[in-house]
Amino acid sequence: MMWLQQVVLPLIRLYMCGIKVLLYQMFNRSFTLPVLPTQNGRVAIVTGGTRGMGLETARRLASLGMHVIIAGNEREEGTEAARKINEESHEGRAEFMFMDLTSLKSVKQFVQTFRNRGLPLHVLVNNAGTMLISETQTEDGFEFHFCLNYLGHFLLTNLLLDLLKRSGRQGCCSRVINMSSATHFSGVLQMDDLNRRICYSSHGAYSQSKLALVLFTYHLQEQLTAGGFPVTVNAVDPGMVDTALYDNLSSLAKLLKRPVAKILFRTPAEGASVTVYAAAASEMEGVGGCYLYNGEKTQSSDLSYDPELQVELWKKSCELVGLQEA
Ligand SMILES: NC(=O)c1ccc[n+]([C@@H]2O[C@H](COP(=O)([O-])OP(=O)(O)OC[C@H]3O[C@@H](n4cnc5c(N)ncnc54)[C@H](O)[C@@H]3O)[C@@H](O)[C@H]2O)c1
Repeated sequence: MMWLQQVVLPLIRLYMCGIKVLLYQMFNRSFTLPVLPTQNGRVAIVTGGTRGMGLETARRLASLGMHVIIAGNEREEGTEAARKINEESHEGRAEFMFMDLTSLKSVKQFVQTFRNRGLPLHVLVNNAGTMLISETQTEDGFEFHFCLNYLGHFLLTNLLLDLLKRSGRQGCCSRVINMSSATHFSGVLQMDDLNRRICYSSHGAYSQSKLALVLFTYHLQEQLTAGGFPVTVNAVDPGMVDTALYDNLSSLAKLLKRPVAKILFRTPAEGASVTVYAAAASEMEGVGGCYLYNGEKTQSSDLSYDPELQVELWKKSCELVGLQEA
């Protein structure tokens, strides 16, 4: 019975979400970015900016004049990504800095190195992620999806929050963008077993991590608004995008996915456009606490608006990463 509830149902729910998104993409084009203001002198960090949507986000932000730090755990890919962006972009620039989001120590080291440089921070894009990994624990003992997709970003954001607050001002807020997904609609937060030790499902673990990002987004925005800080936080949903994220599908699913992806999936540049919109559009100035899909503010799952769940997750996350609650 537990196996049915915690393994089979999450799988069915996740695939149902995928089908819904594909139907939408069949009849709707990807939204077109408006003209974006130049971002000269502004600094951004894009996690997982070495490939896929992260790379496209970094590329676009640099083309607007930003100094972009690509933060990731793949040195060669990251250095090459930065080199290519610098070759193309005459306005901004990109560089790679190492950070492994599955290691709390690595996240802390990254923040320390970044701080030592004395740079401001105007945009933080929490983009890195993975999907459908078989049961694996991180070096700190966390479930892999939970740590890489959510908890590592929770720690990173909190450690950079004072810098984001200082770098923003009223009328020109700093911005945090959390990369969620339609799969969060199928997500369930197992508060007493966030690491999914009792009954593991990679589908359930992925959806949980994406729901956690939305809950985190809303609660953080509430705190920032209450404190009057010039920082906004939004969650974005890129739709289904043809990237290496699907590399962990089973062989059969990969075979079926290939022709569908060719016709119905968005390109990485299209998928990244919602992130770039949240990071740089004038229309998004001072706007936070939204779930953005195809360039529009839309409703996220009912569960994601539950204030008690938001607080509970926040407290638990602080405990897990060893942060004092604000
Ligand atoms: N592709 C889609 O259809 C889709 C849909 C919804 C949401 N998303 C989300 O978009 C984000 C980007 O994914 P993508 O589709 O571009 O896939 P991708 O595999 O191309 O990119 C993932 C990025 O995360 C980085 N990364 C992986 N492990 C890391 C670690 N331990 N530390 C630091 N960085 C790490 C990778 O190096 C890579 O740069 C993910 O959060 C994903 O969940 C993707």
